[in-house]
Amino acid sequence: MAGLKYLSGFGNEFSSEDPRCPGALPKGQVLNPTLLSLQNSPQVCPYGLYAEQLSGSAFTCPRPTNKRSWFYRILPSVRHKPYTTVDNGNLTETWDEMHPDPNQLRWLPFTILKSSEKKVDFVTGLHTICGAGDTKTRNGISIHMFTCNTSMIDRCFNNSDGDFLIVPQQGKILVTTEFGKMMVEPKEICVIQQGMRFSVDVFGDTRGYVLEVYGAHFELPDLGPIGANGLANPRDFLTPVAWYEDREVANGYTVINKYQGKLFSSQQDFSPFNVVAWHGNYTPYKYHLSNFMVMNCVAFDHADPSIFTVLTAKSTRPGVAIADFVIFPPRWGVADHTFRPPYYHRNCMSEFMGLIEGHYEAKEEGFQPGGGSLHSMMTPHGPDGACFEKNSTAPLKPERVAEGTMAFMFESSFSMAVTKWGLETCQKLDKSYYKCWEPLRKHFDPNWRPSKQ
Ligand SMILES: O=C(O)Cc1cc(O)ccc1O
Ligand SMILES: [Fe+2]
Repeated sequence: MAGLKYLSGFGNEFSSEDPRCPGALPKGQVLNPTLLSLQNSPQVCPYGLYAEQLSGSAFTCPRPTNKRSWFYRILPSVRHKPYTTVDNGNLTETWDEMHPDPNQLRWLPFTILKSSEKKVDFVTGLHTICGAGDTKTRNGISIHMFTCNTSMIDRCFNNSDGDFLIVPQQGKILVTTEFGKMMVEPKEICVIQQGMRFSVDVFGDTRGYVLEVYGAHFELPDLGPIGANGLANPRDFLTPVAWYEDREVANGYTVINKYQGKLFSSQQDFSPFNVVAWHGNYTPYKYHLSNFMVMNCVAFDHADPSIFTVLTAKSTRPGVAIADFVIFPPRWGVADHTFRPPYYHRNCMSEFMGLIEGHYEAKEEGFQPGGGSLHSMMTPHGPDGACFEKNSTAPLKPERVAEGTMAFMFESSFSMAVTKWGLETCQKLDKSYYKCWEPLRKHFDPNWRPSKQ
C-alpha cells in the first residue's frame, strides 16, 4: 500500500494523531497559554473519545524498561461479549506431546495450502514447531510457522501471552494494528508486542516464521566496544502512524485472544481499529534487514554469530538471552588463513534457523527458503561435507559471502521441545539430514610436520 507513513526510532516516546482529527491528543490546562501542556486522562477527551492505557511493563518498572501507550478511541476495548474457547488448530504450548529428540532436525519448506483447497488466514495458519517454558510463569518461547492464503476479515488477533517477532518469508503482509498500518515484506521483520491487537492482510500464498517470547520484550543488543553506532541502528525501526476506522460491524467483529496458550474468541459490533490518536513508547514496529550494519572479522578467524544480533530478549541472567534474533546478511569475507564458514560446534543454547531467500553458507544444498532447522542444546552441528572440502582449499581472496541470501537464527537459552506437528503432522522433516555430514572424512596424518619457512 503506497503512501503508508511511519515514525522512526526504537522505543521512543511517540505521539500520533490521525490527520482527520487534529488535536485528538488531549491538552492539559495551563495558566500560560503559550506553554503546551499534555494530559492523559481528561474529564472529557477531544472529539468525545475514550482514553485507554495499554501497559507493556509493570507500572513500577525502572524508567529504561517502563512501557505503556495511551489510546484515544471511539469505543473502549472492554465493550465486547465474553470470551469463549475456540479450536487451537496447530498452535500449542504443550511441550510434552512427544518424546524429546536431540537429533539435528531439518524441515523442507512448509506447505502453503492453496486458497481453492482451504482458506487459511494468519491465525488459523499458525503452526507451533517447538518451544519451552510457560506462559503462566511468564518465562519461555515458542517458534511458529505461519502459512496462509487469505486476509483476516472482521477478525483480529491479540496475544496475551507474549511478543511476536514476525519474519515474512514469502508474500508481503499488511498488518493493521491499533496504532496504524504497516506493510511488511520479506527481508523486513515486525514486532507486535503483548496485547496489541492486529489483523493481517495477505496478497497471495504467504509464509513466514514467528518467534514468540513470554515475559520479556525485544531490545537492541548492547554494543560494548563497537561504540555508539552499528548493527541495527535505532532510527531504522519504524512505527505506524495513527489510523482509525469508525466501522460498525452488524454481523460481529471477532477478537481472537491467545491466553495461556489457548485461543478464545469474543464478539463486538465495531472495528477495534478505532484509535484516532495515541502516544507512548509501547508500540508495534518494523525493520528492514538490509539496514543492518554488519560487523565482522577483517583479520583472521571466525567471529561468533552474536555479532549479527538484530534484537534480543534478555533473561535475568547477565548476557543470557531468552531469545536472540540473529541474521546472516550479505557481506564481505576477507579473513586470512581462516576456515571462513561457521565452525563445528556444540552449544549450550538452542539454535533454530530459517531461510528467507538464497542459500546458507554452511549448507549450500538441502536447507531451503521456507524450511527450517533445529540444532538443540549440545547437539553437534556445522558445515556439511561439501562445504568443508570446498572451503578448506578455497583461495582466500576477498569475496562476497551470502550474496542474494538471508538466513536467520532464533537462538535461545531454553531447551526446546518439538511439537507433534513439527515431528510428524507437517510431514516436512528431512529424515536424511544427518547424511550431509557423512562425507566428512579423516584428514589426520600423524607424519605431518610444521613446514619450515
Ligand atoms: O550453526 C549455525 O549455522 C549458526 C552459526 C553460525 C556461525 O557463523 C557460528 C556459529 C553458529 O552457531
Ligand atoms: Fe550453530
